[in-house]
Amino acid sequence: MSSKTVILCNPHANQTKASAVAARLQEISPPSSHLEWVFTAYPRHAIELAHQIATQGCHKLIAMGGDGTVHEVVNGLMQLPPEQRPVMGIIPVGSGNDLAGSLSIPTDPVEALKLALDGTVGEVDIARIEDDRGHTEYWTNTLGIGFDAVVNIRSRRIRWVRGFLIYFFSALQTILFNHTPLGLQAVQDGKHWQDRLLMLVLCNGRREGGAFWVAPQASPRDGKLDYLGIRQISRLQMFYTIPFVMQGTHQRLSYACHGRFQNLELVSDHPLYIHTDGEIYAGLDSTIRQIRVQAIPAAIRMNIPKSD
Ligand SMILES: Nc1ncnc2c1ncn2[C@@H]1O[C@H](COP(=O)(O)OP(=O)(O)OP(=O)(O)O)[C@@H](O)[C@H]1O
Repeated sequence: MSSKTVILCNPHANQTKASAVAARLQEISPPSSHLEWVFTAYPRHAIELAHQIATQGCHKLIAMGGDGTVHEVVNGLMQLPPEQRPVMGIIPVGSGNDLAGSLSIPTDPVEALKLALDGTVGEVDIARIEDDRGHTEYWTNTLGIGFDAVVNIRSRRIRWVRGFLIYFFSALQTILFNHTPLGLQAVQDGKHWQDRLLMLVLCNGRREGGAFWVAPQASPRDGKLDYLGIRQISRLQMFYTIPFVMQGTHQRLSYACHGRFQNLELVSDHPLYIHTDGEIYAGLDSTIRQIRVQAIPAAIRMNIPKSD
């Protein structure tokens, strides 16, 4: 068994701020025969690199970046049989870092590095999506459909403002131009339901976008996925709803629906726009109408704080 630890860093995370953090960490933990630094060079590169590093033999693989980086590393590792997957660590240096937050991984990079090197190993669930194109992908934090996904897609085109204003303008555009409920037929762990939803978020973690507590009751270690659905409401009500989702108090809204599952099949009367962990899975040109989502309990071993 290799004793090598690799830190796989996305220097582009958090608008390239991750790069300076990596330089600081490299000073306090210089490369040795046991610790290696590898940097991504382009989007989705971490999938290839994680697969390659684990195939060559590595005891621990630390994902340094945001939720997108964790997503890519997990997709690389899931191509290998469980016994070949190294223990993972996370140094959360992205803008949202939502899975790391749900796992109580410290936000301070030095503390996170210490935990990734020496913390307790725990098993963490992930999830898988399969669609009617025969395409599959693993995800770790949230999968958003409808409003949630369109806001994400639109936010990438907004260049004239920064920070939370990007979300604000993107949500505004989505409410104005994409206020289309999806007629969904679902099979949730063998039980059938149907509904008209403006948004559906499937959750392994509790939070997304750094600020939206979509499933405060969820846990990435309970073997299940949670969901939040928002039924057909007016545009004005949609604005009213956003602060509730930010505070995780949306349970009290009559048009919010929730549940927990291991397997979910969905058929939609409209194309599905989907993000997985904040990465676009199906954009505005999507033709996907059918997906199957499955929780994969304890798929990844990870260094996490003892109490979690
Ligand atoms: N070297 C690179 N150059 C450009 N983009 C990259 C590079 N490496 C990775 N990426 C892309 O950067 C994007 C953002 O990464 P990541 O999600 O880790 O950071 P973030 O968006 O700041 O954080 P969060 O997802 O937690 O909000 C991902 O889509 C990833 O594919």
